[in-house]
Amino acid sequence: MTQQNVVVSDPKSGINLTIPVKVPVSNSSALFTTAAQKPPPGPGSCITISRKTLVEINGNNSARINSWVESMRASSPTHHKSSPALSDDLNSWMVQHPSALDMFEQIISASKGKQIVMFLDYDGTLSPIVEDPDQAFMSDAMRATVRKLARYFPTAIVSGRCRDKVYSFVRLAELYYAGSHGMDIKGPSKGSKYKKGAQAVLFQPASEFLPMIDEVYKELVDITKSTEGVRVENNKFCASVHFRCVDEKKWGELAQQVRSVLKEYPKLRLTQGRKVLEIRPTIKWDKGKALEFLLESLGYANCTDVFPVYIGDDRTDEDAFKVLRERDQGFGILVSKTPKDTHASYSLQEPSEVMVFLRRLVEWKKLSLRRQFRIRRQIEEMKASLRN
Ligand SMILES: O=P(O)(O)OC[C@H]1O[C@H](O[C@H]2O[C@H](CO)[C@@H](O)[C@H](O)[C@H]2O)[C@H](O)[C@@H](O)[C@@H]1O
Repeated sequence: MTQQNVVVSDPKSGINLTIPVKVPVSNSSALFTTAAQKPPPGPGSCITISRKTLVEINGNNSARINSWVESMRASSPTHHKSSPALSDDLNSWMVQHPSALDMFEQIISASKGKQIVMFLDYDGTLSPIVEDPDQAFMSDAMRATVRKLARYFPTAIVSGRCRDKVYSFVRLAELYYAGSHGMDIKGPSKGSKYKKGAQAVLFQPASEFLPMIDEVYKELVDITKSTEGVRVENNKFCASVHFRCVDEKKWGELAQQVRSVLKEYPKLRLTQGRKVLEIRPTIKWDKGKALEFLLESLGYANCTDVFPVYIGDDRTDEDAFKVLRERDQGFGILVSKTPKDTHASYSLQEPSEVMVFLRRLVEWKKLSLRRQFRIRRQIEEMKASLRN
């Protein structure tokens, strides 16, 4: 057991009471199953939940909710004004995860003789994070860049969103799409020069969960309707509960609501993204598995001459970064302005830097193709002059 301070807020008086309670030390980090998960807080940390919620939950459950809230906080760092200590942290993190722009030449030379395959997360990578998930549009400039990228490299969008939704934002039919955290994969519907003539790729490893997710989505909408600012999104094979616009004082209450639904569904699990709780099937499938599946579909299953590059900003992208580390192939790039635990090798600060990086890749490829073409022509000319 450990002692935890719980702040009970009385909605009528607005008074907060701090109550020390004994709670079991739970292995609650397992609730959030991505790689970069931090352990639950130690004794003495505080959370705020309403009196009603406190009465409803038992000791074990309260420890669990505490750790959910702490995890929600950990995934939503407050951006303080820069201080010398913070910039020291950032500098030492940047030594471990240098900017992919600064390391461009090294990256290119590591890919020499190999086929680069591009994997791009959507939210926070191709489009900036905004309050309303329905308004997370990518710019025309970004779309044009991704279109050019796909002319030179097989390119996939790997997103937590449902595939149709992310397609409606990206609108490029020549790409591969892996929606619902990789649980809904579809090949290009037009114009890809990769895997010509191959059967269309369509892979949905969690299809049996479709009715369950639909049911849970409806329950989540219903149970959270009294909590201001919550947004529940149906991502087909998973559901997202957004708390970006929920007052932090209500996070405990929201965690309790989500928990009360989830506990009735042992076949579902919870992961976490940027100010979002994600409910998904317990199957062993994630963005990392989707990456491997796509490499296989492209014919690079056991190849050493492939160089996958995965760019993402979220905890759920860590599964893919980890796969690349384990395969010792290509590398991951984390999009982040702040230091984070990550399996990625390099970093970029924001989507605008992602665009610059992608453009440089396109320019480099164009130049190297032109160079190859010139050399081939010179060889042909030399051969012809020798014959004459
Ligand atoms: O894998 P991704 O493509 O990064 O998708 C992850 C989640 O992205 C979306 O939520 C995030 O972006 C929203 C719009 O900027 C933002 O409001 C929210 O706070 C972020 O978590 C999307 O709405 C979710 O369904 C995805 O799971």
